[in-house]
Amino acid sequence: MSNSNPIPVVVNGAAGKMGREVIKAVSVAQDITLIGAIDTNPKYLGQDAGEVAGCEPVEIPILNDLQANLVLATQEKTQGVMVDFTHPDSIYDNIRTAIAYGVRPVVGTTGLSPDQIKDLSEFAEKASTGCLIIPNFSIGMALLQQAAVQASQYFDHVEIIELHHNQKADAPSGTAIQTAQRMAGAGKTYNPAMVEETEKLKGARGSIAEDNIRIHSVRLPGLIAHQEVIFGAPGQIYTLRHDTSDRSCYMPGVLLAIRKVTQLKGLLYGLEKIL
Ligand SMILES: NC(=O)C1=CN([C@@H]2O[C@H](COP(=O)(O)OP(=O)(O)OC[C@H]3O[C@@H](n4cnc5c(N)ncnc54)[C@H](OP(=O)(O)O)[C@@H]3O)[C@@H](O)[C@H]2O)C=CC1
Ligand SMILES: O=C(O)C1=N[C@H](C(=O)O)C[C@H](O)C1
Repeated sequence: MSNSNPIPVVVNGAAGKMGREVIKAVSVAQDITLIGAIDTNPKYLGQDAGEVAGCEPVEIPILNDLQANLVLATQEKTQGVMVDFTHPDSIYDNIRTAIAYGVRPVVGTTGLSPDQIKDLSEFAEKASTGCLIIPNFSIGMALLQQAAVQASQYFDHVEIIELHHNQKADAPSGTAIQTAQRMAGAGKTYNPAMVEETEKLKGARGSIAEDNIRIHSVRLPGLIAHQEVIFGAPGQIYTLRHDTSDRSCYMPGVLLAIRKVTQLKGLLYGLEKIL
């Protein structure tokens, strides 16, 4: 670890499933210091963020005031970072607000449209502020996507199945969309039709992402986050699968992103860009 000042971090969505994991991870990182915790859930307002996360008290109350926390982050010796795991409906505004304050966003919240990402990229560039948007912080998913990109050179037929807990607001998952984006642009349209298909029930064949890659979304209690990329060719099936069994799997990626974003002057999208 360096001797420089610790990186001040505010966590937005601090009382949520991911926010709690981030509070735990940040509270034991020597070079990162938690300075603020934000959440809109009235049940947790005023409570100690560490206690809500199930670790030692951190003497930071959870507040429903993003702007006050961003101001705090600007008053530190080192430029601050906002880690955001909130909701697809608020994420665009959260990122713009953080950048406007000169606070660097590390974003796990999914659901941004390509136009919104483009707009945020231009805004971050103009402001010369680092920003990382990472649909999946786990190393396993980064490796799965790398393998999928490699396999897509050899297979013309591929479908994605993503499976998540049933409290997830957005579908398909940000990870599945990014996986399709990474396999797209190879100069081909996947899944050329073999017969004329009829959907007897709407949605039976899933949604269609870039270059005709199909994505199917499953939502069930008992699941956390899982994804299969299934390639087919005559006489063979090649399946890539990633399973999450605990949300702690995202934390090495989140801590890496907090450290890397302080060195950036614009927006990067995807964990692979900082590995
Ligand atoms: N990039 C990655 O690796 C991962 C990304 N995610 C994504 O992160 C996001 C959050 O997931 P998860 O933690 O499971 O969700 P949760 O619903 O468990 O947590 C979100 C928390 O944020 C609160 N919240 C909602 N809106 C706001 C807002 N505008 N400002 C502040 N707080 C707000 C919620 O309050 P309330 O409950 O009252 O709504 C809740 O406490 C999702 O988009 C999910 O897809 C999840 C896992 C990994
Ligand atoms: O909501 C979740 O849980 C997850 N969301 C992200 C996504 O939409 O891809 C990442 C991971 O799949 C967990």
